[in-house]
Amino acid sequence: MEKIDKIGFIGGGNMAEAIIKGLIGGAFPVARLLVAEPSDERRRLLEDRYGVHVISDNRELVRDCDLLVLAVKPQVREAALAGLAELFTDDKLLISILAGVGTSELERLLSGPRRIIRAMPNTPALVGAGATALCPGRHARPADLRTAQHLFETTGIVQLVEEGQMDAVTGLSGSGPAYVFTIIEALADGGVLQGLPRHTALMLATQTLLGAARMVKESGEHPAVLRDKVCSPGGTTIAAVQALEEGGLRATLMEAVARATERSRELGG
Ligand SMILES: NC(=O)c1ccc[n+]([C@@H]2O[C@H](COP(=O)([O-])OP(=O)(O)OC[C@H]3O[C@@H](n4cnc5c(N)ncnc54)[C@H](O)[C@@H]3O)[C@@H](O)[C@H]2O)c1
Ligand code: PRO
Repeated sequence: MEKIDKIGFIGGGNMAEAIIKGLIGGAFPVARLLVAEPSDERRRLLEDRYGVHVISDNRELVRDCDLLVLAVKPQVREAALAGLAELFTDDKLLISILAGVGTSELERLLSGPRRIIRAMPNTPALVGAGATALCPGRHARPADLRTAQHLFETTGIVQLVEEGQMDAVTGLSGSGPAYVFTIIEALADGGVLQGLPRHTALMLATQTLLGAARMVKESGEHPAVLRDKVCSPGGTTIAAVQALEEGGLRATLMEAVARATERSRELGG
């Protein structure tokens, strides 16, 4: 990161915002960040909230920056990269966060070998609790992967994977926050159904998820071992676990990851 002068974001949407917030929180100078974003509303929001300079011209952005983060929807990749190929000279590194889109497709759109790192972050980056997987493209240098690692470590944890595993990462941690939000909401609904006030139920459900996740991470114990410690023989929890098994929670979550993985493959075309 020390060698990076300026980071430019092609697209200033939700995920770009989460990374920008992480970088600023990690003491990366906001004056060395630049965003190219076509929406006036998003431009204003990013400028007002983070003091980051936002422009509307992707070509100007690529000219100005040595590290570019491609953060548009996969479906608009062609339009977003149109006219940029000749600007991606050897001194530029591209980090793509696009779901499904492989580094060879990005090279095709940029008309040849380019230094590319593919990343799959997730929105908890906004609160410094992100999970990002990275893989290098064929022409990335070892230092490029380290640069990407440092960048995403400002937003949470980083795992290195093979490019062939990126769709599965998307299905698990990329899309995963949405599954967890649904689980939190459903648990809170369960509490409300049993008579708890809505706010109390939501607070208890959220902290239960957070606490259980921290226990898995900090104890290093298998989740099944930790679950067994909650299940008293003949007690309340094992009765609930029976309901979870009857409802197919485990199979449903595995199928959710499979569907998102498949959709990621489709988006890559
Ligand atoms: N949101 C997530 O949870 C998440 C997680 C991991 C990866 N991703 C990936 O991140 C990318 C962005 O997702 P998002 O949720 O931030 O989407 P988003 O719609 O919030 O952001 C995309 C932004 O790109 C802008 N844009 C559209 N056309 C453009 C162009 N030609 N040039 C420059 N900017 C343009 C849009 O105005 C928008 O602000 C996607 O490829 C997605 O697969 C998203
Ligand atoms: N959000 C993006 C999507 O839903 C990619 C991972 C998370 O396509």
